[in-house]
Amino acid sequence: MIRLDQVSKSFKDTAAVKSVFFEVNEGENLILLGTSGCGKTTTLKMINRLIEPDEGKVTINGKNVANENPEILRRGIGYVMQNNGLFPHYTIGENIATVPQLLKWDKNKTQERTTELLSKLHLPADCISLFPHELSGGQQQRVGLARALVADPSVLLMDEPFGALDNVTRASIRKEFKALEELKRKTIVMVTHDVQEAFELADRICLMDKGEIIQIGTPQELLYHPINDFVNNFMESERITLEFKITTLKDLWNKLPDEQSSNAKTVDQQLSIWDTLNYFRSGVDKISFADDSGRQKSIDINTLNSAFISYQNLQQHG
Ligand SMILES: Nc1ncnc2c1ncn2[C@@H]1O[C@H](COP(=O)(O)OP(=O)(O)OP(=O)(O)O)[C@@H](O)[C@H]1O
Repeated sequence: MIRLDQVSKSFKDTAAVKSVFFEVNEGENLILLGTSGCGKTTTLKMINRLIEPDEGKVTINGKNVANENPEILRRGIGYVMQNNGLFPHYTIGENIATVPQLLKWDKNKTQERTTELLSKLHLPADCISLFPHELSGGQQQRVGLARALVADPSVLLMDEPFGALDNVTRASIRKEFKALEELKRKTIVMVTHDVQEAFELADRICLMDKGEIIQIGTPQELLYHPINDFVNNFMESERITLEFKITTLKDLWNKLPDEQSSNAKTVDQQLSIWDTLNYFRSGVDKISFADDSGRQKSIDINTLNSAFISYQNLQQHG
């Protein structure tokens, strides 16, 4: 577990982070969200001591990071930098092997782990001998992730990991990121200024403004129970898309009629309403899914719409 206890940092006259407190549970993905300059990166870098706090305490699994050797601390924490941060004159293989070298892994172990990660991250095996500039932006981003994951750290810090990519590549890498088994058991703190990204990937979101935490909660809590106008306004222009993205067919189960159809496309109950609508848009007429006990329901776009409106009302008004 990561815990930041009343942590503050100023740069000369700029109070970048003011008395921030939060906890990230094991296996949780906390996303620091906010406009440029609100203190997200400074907060992240205080976790692995790339920046030292002026006040407050950061602990990881109960250990105060201030008492650890910073180099050894960082070897045990995966870190994906803004704009991938690859060494331009190192090959992809050498970039990924940075931490294994510090850990004195033998060549075979490093080679095996690198090959495994390249495959998991959908990178061509022969890119190992290429240099970063010979890869696309999306591929470089994946190498940055491979480098952070190579020693299988339990904590992963990510600073705008998809920041430099175009919207289409960004959306598809996000999907892969979400599906990556290797990331599911890690404790992740990730920085983004992209609201959609935060809502798609976060277990909880920490919304910041001017160095302070304004609200911290699940995507549902921020969307349906914003604590003030700032939170509400932050999401307002994208509200409907966000609602479609964070609601799943499973959430709507009780609102859907007990109908079944034999010629429906079968999907998983965890499919978001956004993705379900994309099926309807692509010409599918009926969709069928099962709950945890295997009971099936089939829906068309009209039953989906009515169920969604009824679910939305319940979230807003209780
Ligand atoms: N090394 C530094 N020296 C002086 N001021 C700094 C330094 N690092 C950050 N700041 C200031 O601290 C504030 C918070 O910066 P920080 O990088 O943490 O914000 P951010 O939310 O991550 O922004 P962005 O999304 O643009 O990266 C900003 O006003 C920034 O200008």
